[in-house]
Amino acid sequence: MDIDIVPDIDHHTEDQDEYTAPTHAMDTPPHSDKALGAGIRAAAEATAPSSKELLPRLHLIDDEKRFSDELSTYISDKWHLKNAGFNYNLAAIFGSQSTGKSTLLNRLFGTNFDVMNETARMQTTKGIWISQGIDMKVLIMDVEGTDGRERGEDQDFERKSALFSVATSEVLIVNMWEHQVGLYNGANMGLLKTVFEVNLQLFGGNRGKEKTLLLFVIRDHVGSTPLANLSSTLMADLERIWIGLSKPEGLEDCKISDYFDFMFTTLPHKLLQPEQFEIETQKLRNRFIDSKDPNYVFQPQYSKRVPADGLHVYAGAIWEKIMTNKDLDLPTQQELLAQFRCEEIANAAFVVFKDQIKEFRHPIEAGQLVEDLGPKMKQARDVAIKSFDKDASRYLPAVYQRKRTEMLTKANSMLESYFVGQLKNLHKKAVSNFAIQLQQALKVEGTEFGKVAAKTKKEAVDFFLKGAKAIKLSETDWEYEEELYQLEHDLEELTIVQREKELTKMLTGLEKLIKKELDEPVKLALDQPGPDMWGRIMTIYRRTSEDAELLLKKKARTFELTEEEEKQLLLNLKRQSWVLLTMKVQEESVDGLILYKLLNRFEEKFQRDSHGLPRVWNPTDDIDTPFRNAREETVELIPLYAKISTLDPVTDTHLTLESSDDFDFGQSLQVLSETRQQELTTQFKRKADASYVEAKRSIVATQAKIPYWVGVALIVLGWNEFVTLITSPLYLSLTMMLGLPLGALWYLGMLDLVQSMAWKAYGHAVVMGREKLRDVVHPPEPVPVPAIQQGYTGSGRSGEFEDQQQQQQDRMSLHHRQSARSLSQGAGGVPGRPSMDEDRGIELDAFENKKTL
Ligand SMILES: Nc1nc2c(ncn2[C@@H]2O[C@H](COP(=O)(O)OP(=O)(O)OP(=O)(O)O)[C@@H](O)[C@H]2O)c(=O)[nH]1
Repeated sequence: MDIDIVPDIDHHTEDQDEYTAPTHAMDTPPHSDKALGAGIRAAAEATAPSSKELLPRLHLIDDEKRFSDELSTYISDKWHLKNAGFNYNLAAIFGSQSTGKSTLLNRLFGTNFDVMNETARMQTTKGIWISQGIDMKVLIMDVEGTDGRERGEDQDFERKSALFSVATSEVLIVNMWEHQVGLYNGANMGLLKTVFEVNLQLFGGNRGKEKTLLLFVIRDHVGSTPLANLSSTLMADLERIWIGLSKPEGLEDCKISDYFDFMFTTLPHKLLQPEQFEIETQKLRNRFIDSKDPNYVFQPQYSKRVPADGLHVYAGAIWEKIMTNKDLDLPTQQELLAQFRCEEIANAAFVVFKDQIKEFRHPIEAGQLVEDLGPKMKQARDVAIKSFDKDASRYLPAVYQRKRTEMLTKANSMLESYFVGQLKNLHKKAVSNFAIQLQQALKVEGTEFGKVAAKTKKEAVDFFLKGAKAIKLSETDWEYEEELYQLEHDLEELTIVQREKELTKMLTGLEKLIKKELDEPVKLALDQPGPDMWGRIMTIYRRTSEDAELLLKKKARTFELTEEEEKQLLLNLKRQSWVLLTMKVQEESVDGLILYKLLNRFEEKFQRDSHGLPRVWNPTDDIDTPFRNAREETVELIPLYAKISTLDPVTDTHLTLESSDDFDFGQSLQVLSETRQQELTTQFKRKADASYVEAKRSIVATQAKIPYWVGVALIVLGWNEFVTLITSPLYLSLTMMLGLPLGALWYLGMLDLVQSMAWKAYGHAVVMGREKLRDVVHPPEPVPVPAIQQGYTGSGRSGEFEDQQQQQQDRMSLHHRQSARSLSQGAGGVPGRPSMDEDRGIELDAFENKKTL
């Protein structure tokens, strides 16, 4: 935003009233032009208020800084502004003591503020007075002069009263002598700086919305320096102090023009140029009363929008706020000096300090632990404080101590980020140490989890605590308890996760053990069916399960499980053992295997005698009865296999387990369904019948043997031929050539093989001969008939028919194997173990082949 000074200055430059007045005064001094002087005085007296009219004025803030409670009464009763609403204005004057402020106000507004007796040069205005301008709705505050002899170094009131004037007035007249322009303290720049600063802090939120006009009135202007130069000097000073302000957060970039507009004017010397003085004051007065005046000061943008009847509350609240503000309590120059120097010394010390600590930043941000961070931080801080102490301790002790504390706090807060970063890295390192050490400890056989976890956790916490204590500096309120709590929590969670893993590992091991313990005995029991079969299996299960429970209890102690957790684990283990048992039973009960077991049992009964030796059936033997007995006995075993009986003969109790959502104990007892039992019975009977037929055939084969007498007859009748054979070298050699290989084949048991090969060769030769013969007798048909049809049409080609028969048998055998396999899978065969079923199928085939042979 542009500073209003620019148009004002421009305007003033052109306005000869402003700039030519002193020049005119010097060109034509008033005392030399008596006629003009008299005329001017007359005009001034005509417009100036009568000194006899004493306007009521109020001591708004007394010299003890008490706010008057009569403002409301004055507004309504004395000044009759109660119903004025916003239709009134408020101005104040500010400046050094005895610079003619009251004189000026009385001239401008017809007020009757006290004016100093010219011979006394004593302070006249104490505190703040307020009065109404004559015949105008303007309230004017006459403020105690600054830099007063009476208050000495106590600048408290002047700061507060100046701030009060800035905050409440629409127009603040800054009164000064011309020779004060360009001086820092003389022109009240130090004071203005403080006022601006605190004004920003307290009321900076109204940026751009509410402005105050600062009207600089330069007194005793002799004219040697033009107003334009004076105003530039003042503006430059103001801009400079504005830049140097410590601005509140969010207002760092605010400009002076966001809060103030500026106007500059001069007044001639009152005593040396009385007429000119009167004329100029009247002109100045016009700016306050005539809204048409181009320099009219009460522009709407300066209004504080406080209705007249609420002014006492508003002004009272502002004064209250100012009084409670600590930033204004800056009493002496000594303090200011101390503050300034201490600040400088602290800043210089901080440059070195920052340089020393910046090396920690990178490693900490990268997650590394900085070695000896605590001592290093302490050393950097001590160096900075020592350097500050050396130079700053010479200044006002209170300020020095306060600044020292501030510096320490600032240094600590900068170091705190490293403290926090190092804590985080310590936390991470402690967690990773814990994880690695626990893993390594658990690799050792027989490690007790609970003990190892507690020990490792303690080590991790100790590591963290040692590191945290080492970086906690004295004279700080840094804490690591929160991080420690978080670390303990993280370690606890890690322990739980690791314990779960170890428990699962332990349980998997136990399951393997149980499976190993159950597999062989259960298989054996199932291979030897009988009424006590399930009893034996239950006893095996109970013992295995009890052993596993004992083992689990022993292991559970090392995990420091709660009673409830241990109970749940035992229950799960019992169930798991049962599931493993039923799986084994199901595995052994797939179609092929169960049939194999039944046939084994049947063979034992039917094909072996009471001594367990294989039976050779004689024609006189009764085959039917043993066959019937064996078959019935075996068929009775099928219902036995069908359902698990839970009676344990040792304890004479039925085993039972509690069912749950994913475990049905009753259902788990069922091994074979009704349908499967019937299918098994049919399959078994078919196989048993085949065995029976085989037995019958073996008797016929025995009966078909050559009788002994045929041998005797052969010897008797062939004796001559035998003698001829051995006596003739030709015959003998021929006999030996044929006889010896035949003897060898007989000895090696390969005679049958050679015989069957010979027969096959013979058969092929016959077939080929017949085909050749047929080709000769009947030439080939033009359209060939498929071989398979030829086979079924019964063309008499016995070789092909035999081949087709063989193929048919192969297909049936394959189909049988496939259906056996699919049934075994359908009946709950163990998934993922088809190879075993296939093995069993092959075994069964082998068994079948053996029977056929
Ligand atoms: N040289 C000079 N003296 C003036 C002028 N105006 C007033 N005085 C004299 O300066 C003296 C102080 O005048 P005041 O009006 O009491 O000054 P003030 O600034 O109100 O004084 P305090 O209220 O005590 O701060 C009086 O003797 C006035 O006559 C002026 O324009 N030039």
